[in-house]
Amino acid sequence: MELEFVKLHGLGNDFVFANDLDESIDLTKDQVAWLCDRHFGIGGDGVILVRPAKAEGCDAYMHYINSDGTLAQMCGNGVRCFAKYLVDEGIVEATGHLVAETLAGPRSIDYAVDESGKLVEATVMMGEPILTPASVPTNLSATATTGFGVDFVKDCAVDSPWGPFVFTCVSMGNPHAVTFIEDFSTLPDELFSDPADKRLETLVLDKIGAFFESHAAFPQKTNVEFAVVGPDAIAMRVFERGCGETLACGTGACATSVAACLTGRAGCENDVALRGGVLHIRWDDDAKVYMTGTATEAFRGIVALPDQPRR
Ligand SMILES: N[C@@H](CCC[C@H](N)C(=O)O)C(=O)O
Repeated sequence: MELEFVKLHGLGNDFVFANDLDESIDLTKDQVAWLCDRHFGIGGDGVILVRPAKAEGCDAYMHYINSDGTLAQMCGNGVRCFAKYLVDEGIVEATGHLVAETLAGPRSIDYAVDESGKLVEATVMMGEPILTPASVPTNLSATATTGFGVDFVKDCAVDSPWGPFVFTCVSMGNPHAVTFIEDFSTLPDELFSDPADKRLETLVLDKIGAFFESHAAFPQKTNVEFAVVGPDAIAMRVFERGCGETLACGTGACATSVAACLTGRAGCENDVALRGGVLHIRWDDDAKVYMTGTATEAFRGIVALPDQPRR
């Protein structure tokens, strides 16, 4: 089978896009893994199929698949790229506004185009953060109540082979566990690529991220954010559920900004600096979170998709 694709990224969080408006594409887990493989396939953190919207008022449905073949409810960088795909491919009229249907619900998007009419930047209404532990979901018990009366998991210690890490849990349609690290010197040497230089950039996320991603405290697994609040921005690295460390995570940036606000570490409007660039996140008075960032096309092509890919 031949698949016509466009590879798009939001701050280096990259996706293989295909037009599935006729709903004819049915990828196996192995085919998704092969498409996302950076050596044997195209390379990406996930695959996004553009399908017809079912919900009223939505322009198209974003079918998001992690590189390990699992579905996710929402993808923040992906949804900006989704808007770019719809606009640049002429699937919607470039009015500056569209609505994406996702498993987490409709997401309305305002966007700007360049002189050739291609989408360059978008602001996405990411919905209200979900904080009630059972809905995140997490088995951890609530340790605090928000100013608007919702019980949530605030700075709750979870044990690991490297000592306890303290998490605040937020769902942006998909689950996130955010840990703010104040003192890297207290963490064991084996967690750093250079133990003489302990900081966020030298933290090795693979083992620790995978440990918490699949921890029993998170029944649907979780995305794990490691963050440091600075004077101008929140620096954050992420280990994503279903794909490992990525250069950026839009829902993770939203969850981190919300967690920083809820725990009194920052205000409710923040720049979040990820490995791949900066996202601007605003938790507004209407209770919704707004995310602004770029969307970029890397390349496009046609690939012969093996029926039974071998890697
Ligand atoms: N990279 C994404 C999130 C993708 C889904 C995530 N891995 C999950 O399984 O929840 C983003 O930009 O939000």
